[in-house]
Amino acid sequence: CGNKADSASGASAKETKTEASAQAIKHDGKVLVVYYSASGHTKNVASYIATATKGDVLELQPAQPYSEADLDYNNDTSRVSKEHKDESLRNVPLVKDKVDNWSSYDTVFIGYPIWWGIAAWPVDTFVKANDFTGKTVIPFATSYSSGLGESGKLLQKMAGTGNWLEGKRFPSGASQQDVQDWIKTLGF
Ligand SMILES: Cc1cc2nc3c(=O)[nH]c(=O)nc-3n(C[C@H](O)[C@H](O)[C@H](O)COP(=O)(O)O)c2cc1C
Repeated sequence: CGNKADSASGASAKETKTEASAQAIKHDGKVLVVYYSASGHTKNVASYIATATKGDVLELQPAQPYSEADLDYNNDTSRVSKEHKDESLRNVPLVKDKVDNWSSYDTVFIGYPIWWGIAAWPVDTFVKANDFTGKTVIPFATSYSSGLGESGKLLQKMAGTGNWLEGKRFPSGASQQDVQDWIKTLGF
């Protein structure tokens, strides 16, 4: 019985949050979907969001792209494993970390794969390089099984500006319908 009450109040708290999120978004404003994707899953979700919001898209590209060997997290000496072990190696320069007409965007979706429970660090470079003042920022991620965890909050800290919402994690193979359903809850 107690459990039932708990889950009921949990559901209503969630609804309240979604409403608050929807209210924080300027729905007649311009949307940018910026993302990093190592193997295409986050890219798919990003394109579904862009379609559903009529947003513009920017794909973040590391100046030195990650090869398949670089991404091998089972190998202790791979690039990602070394970067994971030593935070000072995670400053990944991007081909482009600035956006044309940045000031024109009201809402910025920021997408990434989850790496070891946090945002894949190529997005850190973008987040640190831009001023989010006056913008609503909505993180999204794909992962094998991990949730969004602290990833959004850590990025928010790095940015230091912007109105960051809770965001959403999708499974790697999320469908367009799943993504559309979420975008609808944000009032688009
Ligand atoms: C270096 C690395 C670390 C990962 N760490 C996690 C993790 O901690 N939890 C998880 O569920 N998936 C993890 N994954 C799986 C990816 O998050 C998942 O495959 C994601 O959808 C990949 O997105 P992408 O195709 O856009 O790169 C990891 C993948 C890589 C390459």
